[in-house]
Amino acid sequence: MDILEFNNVSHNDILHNISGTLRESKITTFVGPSGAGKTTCLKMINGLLSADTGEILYRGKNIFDYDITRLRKSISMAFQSSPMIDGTVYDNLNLPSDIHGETLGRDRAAELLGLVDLHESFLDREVRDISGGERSRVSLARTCVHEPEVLLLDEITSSLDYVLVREIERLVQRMQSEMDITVIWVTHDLEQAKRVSHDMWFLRSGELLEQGPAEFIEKSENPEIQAFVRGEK
Ligand SMILES: Nc1ncnc2c1ncn2[C@@H]1O[C@H](COP(=O)(O)OP(=O)(O)OP(=O)(O)O)[C@@H](O)[C@H]1O
Repeated sequence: MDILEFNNVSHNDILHNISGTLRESKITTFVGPSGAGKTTCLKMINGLLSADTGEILYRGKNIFDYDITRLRKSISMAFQSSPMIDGTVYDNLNLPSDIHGETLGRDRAAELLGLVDLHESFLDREVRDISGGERSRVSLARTCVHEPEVLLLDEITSSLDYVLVREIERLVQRMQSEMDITVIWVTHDLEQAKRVSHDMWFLRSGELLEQGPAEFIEKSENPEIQAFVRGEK
Protein backbone atom coordinates (compact mmCIF):
# COMPACT_ATOMS: atom_id res chain seq x y z
CA MET A 1 0.00 0.00 0.00
CA ASP A 2 1.17 3.54 -0.73
CA ILE A 3 1.56 5.82 2.27
CA LEU A 4 2.68 8.92 0.36
CA GLU A 5 1.96 10.23 -3.11
CA PHE A 6 3.43 13.14 -5.05
CA ASN A 7 1.05 14.53 -7.69
CA ASN A 8 2.71 16.85 -10.20
CA VAL A 9 4.77 18.60 -7.55
CA SER A 10 6.88 21.57 -8.61
CA HIS A 11 8.97 23.83 -6.40
CA ASN A 12 10.70 26.99 -7.62
CA ASP A 13 13.09 26.03 -10.37
CA ILE A 14 14.23 23.02 -8.36
CA LEU A 15 11.54 20.34 -8.82
CA HIS A 16 9.52 19.85 -11.98
CA ASN A 17 6.23 17.92 -12.00
CA ILE A 18 7.24 15.13 -9.67
CA SER A 19 4.64 12.35 -9.57
CA GLY A 20 5.41 9.21 -7.65
CA THR A 21 4.40 6.95 -4.80
CA LEU A 22 6.07 5.62 -1.67
CA ARG A 23 5.13 2.23 -0.24
CA GLU A 24 4.26 1.81 3.42
CA SER A 25 6.64 -0.22 5.63
CA LYS A 26 9.43 -0.11 3.06
CA ILE A 27 12.78 1.64 2.74
CA THR A 28 12.80 3.91 -0.31
CA THR A 29 16.00 5.71 -1.23
CA PHE A 30 16.15 8.91 -3.25
CA VAL A 31 19.23 8.63 -5.44
CA GLY A 32 20.73 10.70 -8.21
CA PRO A 33 23.52 13.16 -8.84
CA SER A 34 24.28 16.19 -6.71
CA GLY A 35 21.73 18.97 -7.15
CA ALA A 36 19.04 16.57 -8.43
CA GLY A 37 16.51 17.78 -5.85
CA LYS A 38 16.63 14.80 -3.46
CA THR A 39 16.81 16.83 -0.25
CA THR A 40 14.21 19.28 -1.55
CA CYS A 41 11.79 16.37 -2.15
CA LEU A 42 12.44 15.06 1.35
CA LYS A 43 11.81 18.43 2.97
CA MET A 44 8.49 18.72 1.17
CA ILE A 45 7.19 15.54 2.78
CA ASN A 46 6.96 16.99 6.27
CA GLY A 47 6.03 20.47 5.13
CA LEU A 48 9.41 22.16 5.60
CA LEU A 49 8.93 23.36 2.03
CA SER A 50 5.69 23.70 0.12
CA ALA A 51 4.80 22.97 -3.49
CA ASP A 52 4.14 25.82 -5.95
CA THR A 53 1.89 23.49 -7.90
CA GLY A 54 0.70 19.97 -7.27
CA GLU A 55 0.21 18.24 -3.95
CA ILE A 56 1.63 15.61 -1.63
CA LEU A 57 -0.83 13.16 -0.12
CA TYR A 58 -0.15 11.35 3.16
CA ARG A 59 -2.58 8.50 3.67
CA GLY A 60 -4.69 10.01 0.89
CA LYS A 61 -4.92 13.50 2.42
CA ASN A 62 -2.98 16.64 1.45
CA ILE A 63 -0.16 17.10 3.98
CA PHE A 64 -1.22 20.71 4.53
CA ASP A 65 -4.68 19.54 5.63
CA TYR A 66 -3.00 17.97 8.68
CA ASP A 67 -2.14 19.94 11.77
CA ILE A 68 1.57 20.62 11.05
CA THR A 69 2.65 19.75 14.61
CA ARG A 70 0.93 16.39 14.44
CA LEU A 71 2.25 15.79 10.93
CA ARG A 72 5.81 16.30 12.12
CA LYS A 73 5.27 13.88 14.98
CA SER A 74 4.17 11.25 12.46
CA ILE A 75 6.81 12.13 9.87
CA SER A 76 10.13 12.68 11.61
CA MET A 77 13.42 13.76 10.07
CA ALA A 78 17.13 13.17 10.79
CA PHE A 79 19.63 15.49 9.14
CA GLN A 80 23.12 15.20 7.72
CA SER A 81 25.82 15.46 10.46
CA SER A 82 23.22 14.98 13.24
CA PRO A 83 22.95 18.56 14.54
CA MET A 84 22.93 18.71 18.36
CA ILE A 85 22.63 21.38 21.02
CA ASP A 86 25.31 21.76 23.70
CA GLY A 87 24.42 19.61 26.68
CA THR A 88 23.82 15.99 27.45
CA VAL A 89 22.42 13.18 25.34
CA TYR A 90 19.26 13.44 27.44
CA ASP A 91 18.96 17.19 26.66
CA ASN A 92 19.10 16.35 22.98
CA LEU A 93 16.60 13.51 23.20
CA ASN A 94 14.30 15.85 25.09
CA LEU A 95 14.37 18.50 22.33
CA PRO A 96 11.38 17.26 20.28
CA SER A 97 9.26 17.14 23.46
CA ASP A 98 10.56 20.48 24.68
CA ILE A 99 9.49 22.12 21.40
CA HIS A 100 5.93 21.01 22.21
CA GLY A 101 6.14 22.19 25.84
CA GLU A 102 6.49 18.62 27.09
CA THR A 103 9.22 16.75 28.95
CA LEU A 104 10.56 13.36 27.95
CA GLY A 105 10.58 10.88 30.85
CA ARG A 106 13.99 9.39 31.74
CA ASP A 107 12.61 5.88 31.34
CA ARG A 108 11.37 6.64 27.84
CA ALA A 109 14.72 8.29 27.02
CA ALA A 110 16.53 5.14 28.18
CA GLU A 111 14.16 3.03 26.09
CA LEU A 112 14.96 5.16 23.03
CA LEU A 113 18.67 4.62 23.58
CA GLY A 114 17.99 0.88 23.80
CA LEU A 115 16.42 1.07 20.39
CA VAL A 116 19.75 2.21 18.93
CA ASP A 117 21.88 -0.11 21.08
CA LEU A 118 23.21 2.54 23.44
CA HIS A 119 23.32 1.94 27.21
CA GLU A 120 21.19 4.22 29.37
CA SER A 121 24.35 5.55 31.04
CA PHE A 122 24.74 7.63 27.83
CA LEU A 123 21.87 9.84 28.97
CA ASP A 124 24.21 11.94 31.12
CA ARG A 125 27.11 12.04 28.69
CA GLU A 126 27.91 15.42 27.11
CA VAL A 127 27.29 15.19 23.36
CA ARG A 128 30.64 16.86 22.66
CA ASP A 129 32.29 13.79 24.23
CA ILE A 130 30.56 11.09 22.20
CA SER A 131 31.84 9.60 18.96
CA GLY A 132 30.48 10.21 15.46
CA GLY A 133 28.78 6.80 15.36
CA GLU A 134 27.19 7.34 18.78
CA ARG A 135 26.02 10.76 17.66
CA SER A 136 24.29 9.22 14.64
CA ARG A 137 22.58 6.72 16.94
CA VAL A 138 21.39 9.47 19.29
CA SER A 139 20.08 11.39 16.29
CA LEU A 140 18.13 8.31 15.13
CA ALA A 141 16.79 7.74 18.65
CA ARG A 142 15.66 11.37 18.71
CA THR A 143 13.61 10.93 15.55
CA CYS A 144 11.65 8.18 17.31
CA VAL A 145 10.51 10.20 20.35
CA HIS A 146 6.96 10.58 19.03
CA GLU A 147 6.74 7.06 17.58
CA PRO A 148 6.70 8.20 13.95
CA GLU A 149 5.18 6.26 11.09
CA VAL A 150 7.65 7.70 8.60
CA LEU A 151 11.37 8.45 9.04
CA LEU A 152 13.03 10.90 6.66
CA LEU A 153 16.81 10.47 6.58
CA ASP A 154 19.02 13.01 4.82
CA GLU A 155 22.53 11.69 4.10
CA ILE A 156 22.82 10.48 7.69
CA THR A 157 26.01 8.48 7.15
CA SER A 158 27.96 10.95 5.03
CA SER A 159 30.44 11.89 7.77
CA LEU A 160 31.10 8.32 8.99
CA ASP A 161 33.77 5.80 8.06
CA TYR A 162 32.85 2.61 6.26
CA VAL A 163 32.45 0.33 9.30
CA LEU A 164 30.14 2.81 11.02
CA VAL A 165 28.21 3.37 7.80
CA ARG A 166 27.39 -0.34 7.68
CA GLU A 167 26.44 -0.35 11.37
CA ILE A 168 24.01 2.52 10.89
CA GLU A 169 22.55 0.90 7.77
CA ARG A 170 21.86 -2.33 9.69
CA LEU A 171 20.40 -0.34 12.57
CA VAL A 172 18.00 1.54 10.29
CA GLN A 173 16.99 -1.73 8.61
CA ARG A 174 16.32 -3.28 12.02
CA MET A 175 14.36 -0.24 13.23
CA GLN A 176 12.31 -0.30 10.05
CA SER A 177 11.31 -3.92 10.43
CA GLU A 178 10.91 -3.98 14.24
CA MET A 179 8.80 -0.82 14.35
CA ASP A 180 7.21 -1.51 10.96
CA ILE A 181 7.83 2.04 9.81
CA THR A 182 8.32 3.65 6.41
CA VAL A 183 11.82 5.02 5.75
CA ILE A 184 12.68 7.53 3.04
CA TRP A 185 16.42 7.93 2.76
CA VAL A 186 18.34 10.45 0.66
CA THR A 187 21.77 9.20 -0.28
CA HIS A 188 24.30 10.14 -2.95
CA ASP A 189 25.92 6.70 -2.47
CA LEU A 190 24.51 4.21 -4.96
CA GLU A 191 26.15 1.21 -3.23
CA GLN A 192 24.43 2.22 0.00
CA ALA A 193 21.13 2.59 -1.82
CA LYS A 194 21.52 -0.89 -3.31
CA ARG A 195 22.24 -2.37 0.13
CA VAL A 196 19.31 -0.84 1.99
CA SER A 197 16.51 -0.16 -0.50
CA HIS A 198 13.31 -1.96 -1.14
CA ASP A 199 12.39 0.80 -3.60
CA MET A 200 14.25 3.66 -5.26
CA TRP A 201 13.45 6.98 -6.81
CA PHE A 202 16.02 8.20 -9.31
CA LEU A 203 16.07 11.99 -9.61
CA ARG A 204 18.02 14.15 -11.98
CA SER A 205 17.80 17.91 -12.59
CA GLY A 206 14.61 18.15 -10.54
CA GLU A 207 12.81 15.36 -12.39
CA LEU A 208 11.87 11.90 -11.24
CA LEU A 209 13.28 9.81 -14.08
CA GLU A 210 12.31 6.39 -12.76
CA GLN A 211 10.91 4.76 -9.60
CA GLY A 212 10.12 1.26 -8.40
CA PRO A 213 11.61 -1.81 -6.71
CA ALA A 214 15.36 -1.22 -6.29
CA GLU A 215 16.40 -3.69 -8.99
CA PHE A 216 15.41 -1.23 -11.73
CA ILE A 217 18.59 0.74 -11.19
CA GLU A 218 20.72 -2.04 -12.72
CA LYS A 219 18.27 -2.85 -15.50
CA SER A 220 17.15 0.60 -16.57
CA GLU A 221 17.43 1.45 -20.24
CA ASN A 222 17.47 5.15 -19.45
CA PRO A 223 20.90 6.39 -20.61
CA GLU A 224 21.10 8.96 -17.76
CA ILE A 225 20.58 6.22 -15.18
CA GLN A 226 23.00 3.88 -16.93
CA ALA A 227 25.65 6.62 -16.88
CA PHE A 228 25.06 7.21 -13.15
CA VAL A 229 25.35 3.48 -12.42
CA ARG A 230 28.65 3.41 -14.34
CA GLY A 231 29.81 6.25 -12.10
CA GLU A 232 30.10 8.73 -14.96
CA LYS A 233 27.83 11.43 -13.51
N1 LIG B 1 16.97 27.54 -0.66
C1 LIG B 1 17.39 27.39 -1.92
N2 LIG B 1 17.43 28.44 -2.76
C2 LIG B 1 17.86 28.31 -4.03
N3 LIG B 1 18.28 27.14 -4.55
C3 LIG B 1 18.27 26.06 -3.77
C4 LIG B 1 17.82 26.12 -2.42
N4 LIG B 1 17.93 24.88 -1.88
C5 LIG B 1 18.40 24.09 -2.86
N5 LIG B 1 18.61 24.80 -3.99
C6 LIG B 1 19.12 24.28 -5.27
O1 LIG B 1 18.23 23.27 -5.72
C7 LIG B 1 18.93 22.21 -6.34
C8 LIG B 1 18.57 20.89 -5.65
O2 LIG B 1 19.06 20.90 -4.31
P1 LIG B 1 18.92 19.64 -3.36
O3 LIG B 1 19.70 19.93 -2.12
O4 LIG B 1 17.51 19.27 -3.23
O5 LIG B 1 19.65 18.52 -4.23
P2 LIG B 1 20.26 17.12 -3.81
O6 LIG B 1 19.87 16.18 -4.89
O7 LIG B 1 19.84 16.77 -2.43
O8 LIG B 1 21.80 17.42 -3.89
P3 LIG B 1 23.05 16.93 -2.97
O9 LIG B 1 23.20 15.46 -3.22
O10 LIG B 1 24.19 17.75 -3.54
O11 LIG B 1 22.72 17.29 -1.56
C9 LIG B 1 20.39 22.57 -6.26
O12 LIG B 1 20.78 23.13 -7.49
C10 LIG B 1 20.47 23.59 -5.14
O13 LIG B 1 21.52 24.50 -5.33
